[in-house]
Amino acid sequence: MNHDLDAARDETPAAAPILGNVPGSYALSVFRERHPVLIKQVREALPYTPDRRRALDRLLGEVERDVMEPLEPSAHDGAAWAEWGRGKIGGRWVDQPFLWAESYFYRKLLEATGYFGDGPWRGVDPFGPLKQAELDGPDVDGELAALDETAALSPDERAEALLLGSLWGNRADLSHSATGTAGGGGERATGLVVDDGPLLWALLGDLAPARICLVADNAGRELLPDLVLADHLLAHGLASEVALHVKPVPYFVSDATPSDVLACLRRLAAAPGRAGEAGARLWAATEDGRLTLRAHPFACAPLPYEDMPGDLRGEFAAADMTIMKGDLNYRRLTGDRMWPPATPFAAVTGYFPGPVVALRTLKSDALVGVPERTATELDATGRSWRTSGTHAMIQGSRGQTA
Ligand SMILES: O=P(O)(O)OC[C@@]1(O)O[C@H](CO)[C@@H](O)[C@@H]1O
Repeated sequence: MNHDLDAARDETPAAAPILGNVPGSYALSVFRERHPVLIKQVREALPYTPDRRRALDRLLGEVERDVMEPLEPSAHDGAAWAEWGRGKIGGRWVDQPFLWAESYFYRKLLEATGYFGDGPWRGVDPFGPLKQAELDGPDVDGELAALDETAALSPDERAEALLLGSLWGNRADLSHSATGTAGGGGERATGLVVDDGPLLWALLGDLAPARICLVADNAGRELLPDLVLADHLLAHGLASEVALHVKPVPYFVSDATPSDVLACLRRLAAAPGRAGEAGARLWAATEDGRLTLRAHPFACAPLPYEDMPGDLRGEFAAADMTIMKGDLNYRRLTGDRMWPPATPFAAVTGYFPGPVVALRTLKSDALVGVPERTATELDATGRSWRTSGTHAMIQGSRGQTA
């Protein structure tokens, strides 16, 4: 046990959860603006049959009336959602914790498209057309070709470039492109508000060759550089194994599922130059079990990581280190609460069973470990630095290892 960490946790009372009902808040804009746009986008992306279009229209009505209806009685996971949603379902979307209500929205969207039904839409990813267009697009060609430029760098510079590639890859988030924010809004990326990169490399050096859990976020333009980073760790003896955690079902628009990983592996393996070499090594690593794929159901639960089930906790505990990608994983790691920004990351994540490092561009109000002065200065710029994806953080803790 780490007694300093325990003391810090005891001195850090939990902040209130982020809710959607605060006028002018980012969370409110997600319910009022983003969700209706997403439903319409999904409705047009595939030739849905009349029953599915009616179901999508019903969901749009639910979102517009701002009343959360229960899942269909036949839902395979109805009991779990009824339990998680006790006292919530029937109420307004915006009055519930943001994390909870957003997760429920994506669950309901899958229901409306027939993803879990017995009909022909079963297992059809409603975000598949968006993901495919991104993966086939010219931006990906350019980003893969740019890997050749890392040949001219020193080993340390190359490692840093691959880490930053994975970090800033988190700007590419198709849920934000739907409403023209983060990465799609023409805002320039500016900087890191927290840089625990030295801690990350020190941990990797101390633990090598380490068993790493890499908890992925978005498919396509984010997952490709994540895979390239995983290849770097494996190929340079920093990792003996990488367990890549993804979502079991489509979620938050572009979140990676197992089929998205396979699509990215094929894209990499077919690429020329260094990208193709990384692809070939990752292909072999998958075949011989050094790169493994996990899709735990908790990855789509409406809950923070503090509430993770024992088997998943055991997986993180058995790893030497966990790397958490993206904004949603950060929200779940820190409880999606209105912490004062200077609240120490180690205290908030002290429940996590091992060293953990978050790589995230800032796309929501969840924020810890940022000195008060930095937050005040950035607030004074009048820019939406907390939510627009222009800023990023590498934030870590050695966790309960001492
Ligand atoms: O996890 P990611 O892809 O980095 O971000 C997920 C996200 O876009 O979804 C929410 C809005 O729907 C935001 O909280 C967050 O920015």
